[in-house]
Amino acid sequence: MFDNLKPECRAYLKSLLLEWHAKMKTEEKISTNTSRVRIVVLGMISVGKSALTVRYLTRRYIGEYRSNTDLLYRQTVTINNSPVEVEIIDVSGETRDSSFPIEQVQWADGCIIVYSITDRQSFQYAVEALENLQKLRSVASVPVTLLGNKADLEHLREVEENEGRGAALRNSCQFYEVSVAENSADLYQAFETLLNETRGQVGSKSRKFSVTKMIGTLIGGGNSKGQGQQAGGTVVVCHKSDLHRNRVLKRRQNFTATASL
Ligand SMILES: Nc1nc2c(ncn2[C@@H]2O[C@H](COP(=O)(O)OP(=O)(O)OP(=O)(O)O)[C@@H](O)[C@H]2O)c(=O)[nH]1
Repeated sequence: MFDNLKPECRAYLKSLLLEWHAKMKTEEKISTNTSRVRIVVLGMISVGKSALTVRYLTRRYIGEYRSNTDLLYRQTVTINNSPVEVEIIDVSGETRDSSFPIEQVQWADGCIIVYSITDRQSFQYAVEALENLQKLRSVASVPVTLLGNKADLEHLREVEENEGRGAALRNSCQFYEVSVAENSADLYQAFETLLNETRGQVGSKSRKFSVTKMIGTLIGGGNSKGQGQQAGGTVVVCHKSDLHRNRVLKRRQNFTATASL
């Protein structure tokens, strides 16, 4: 078929094909060796969602972290000796236009609900979020973890540990009390347990396309404005409309999966 081409053109085509083949092989290797999970971190304003996410990904504590927009963090972490590409949406408490961020939750594979043990209102918000999730779980199973943060502020405690534990029990989810400021070991345990549980579920679903790549395309990927590196990972501003498109596609994906059963 290429017989009529000049030798130099043939050589050029061959080099292009070889390059393409090598690229495909690398991508195939990445996609088979690394699983991807998407986590949403929810909670009322100032309960420590950003501090928690940044602490887990970088092992650092950033005391003053003001952000009035949702942020999407993306980083590869190692769980049980295997790489997992984690995407975490830190839902800003400030810009939320409704009490429950449904788009973000439907986008996610797993959910962390945070409250502050020093703020009863934040606990009430967390309980309502758990109940909302429970309703959604009858449609799609999403692993959930409830986290009571700021355990170092014992003298300001408004929510007892057994109240948090009870709410978690009633809603069949994991529960931890942690202090992001004091670097509780339980904080890492909470993430890793959730990631393991979530990874198990994601692995059993068949994904026909990469949501990660889709988000990257929608928000400009690695070169987007407002993006910064975080200890080997990335963080980007995340607009709800980007997630909405994902949600629609995810629903279609679920529909295809159900239809093919
Ligand atoms: N004492 C103490 N303070 C904490 C802890 N975690 C977070 N904080 C503080 O709580 C404040 C709010 O933390 P953020 O991480 O910005 O809270 P957020 O939930 O992301 O807030 P929004 O993005 O505005 O919804 C900051 O001043 C943090 O330093 C903790 O474990 N202990």
